[in-house]
Amino acid sequence: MRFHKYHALGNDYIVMDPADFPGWSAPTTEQTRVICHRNFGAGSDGILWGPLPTQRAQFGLRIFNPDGSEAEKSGNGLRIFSRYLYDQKKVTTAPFTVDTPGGVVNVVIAPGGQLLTIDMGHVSFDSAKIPVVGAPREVLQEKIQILDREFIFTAATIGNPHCVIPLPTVSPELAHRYGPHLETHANFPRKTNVQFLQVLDRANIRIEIWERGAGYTLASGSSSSASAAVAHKLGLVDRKVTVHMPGGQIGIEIGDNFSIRMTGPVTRVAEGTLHPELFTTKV
Ligand SMILES: N[C@@H](CCC[C@H](N)C(=O)O)C(=O)O
Repeated sequence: MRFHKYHALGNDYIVMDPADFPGWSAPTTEQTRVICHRNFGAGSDGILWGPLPTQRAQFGLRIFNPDGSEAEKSGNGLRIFSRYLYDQKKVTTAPFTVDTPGGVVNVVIAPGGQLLTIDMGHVSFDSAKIPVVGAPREVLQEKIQILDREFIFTAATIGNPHCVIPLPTVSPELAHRYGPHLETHANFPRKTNVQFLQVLDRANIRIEIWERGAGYTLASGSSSSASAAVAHKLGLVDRKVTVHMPGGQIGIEIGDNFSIRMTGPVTRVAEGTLHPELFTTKV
């Protein structure tokens, strides 16, 4: 049961190749929770289960959050999975495609594998696609009361849901205090990722992130994509945006119809073996 660990700006993932896990159809919720646990397991912000067979692309991928929930898409996860394929010599620097539950993406790896560019798909603000409860609409600058504060949010999807809250200044404390309540708010039938957004100028934004099923993370590719798209939708930034996060920066280019091209790094961390004894612990 070999695993491969990478991080993308401190948002770390464990790659589990089904070829190394005979008899497994996918990690169960219990297995995912203990593998990802920072004390009782190998520790990570999620599991990347692939490559899987697919008719829609060259490689299939499933993405699991540390709480065991499955995500439709992960920007950092896609860069890490693509780097794994490169390290395993299953791909080169020629473009290739990866199929996720949130859609098919196109990947280009720079020589050496440390920098990758991914066409993430199109961002939508459509309540039915995100989803957000209420009448069909674009969810732009709506009010929401969380604990002692009323926030103005814009919701978006790039395959997975996002709630973006622009503020004059943002902080990790904001994400920790209000993120969990926004993540599980009844507005969002499939829960949501949360970003507190500070616009630095028309080419730079800062976000603090609370992820669905993962909590506070140092970086997020889908959050970067959604936040940059929301800032552009609201007229606050141009089409080329650097997203600044505690773990580092991701480059976002916004095309027609809010298509998103994301460029960012991946760092190789470790390879190892999961021991069966790991699964005797319940977390
Ligand atoms: N960190 C990822 C997002 C992972 C999925 C997210 N937690 C969700 O449940 O949608 C990224 O880099 O996009």
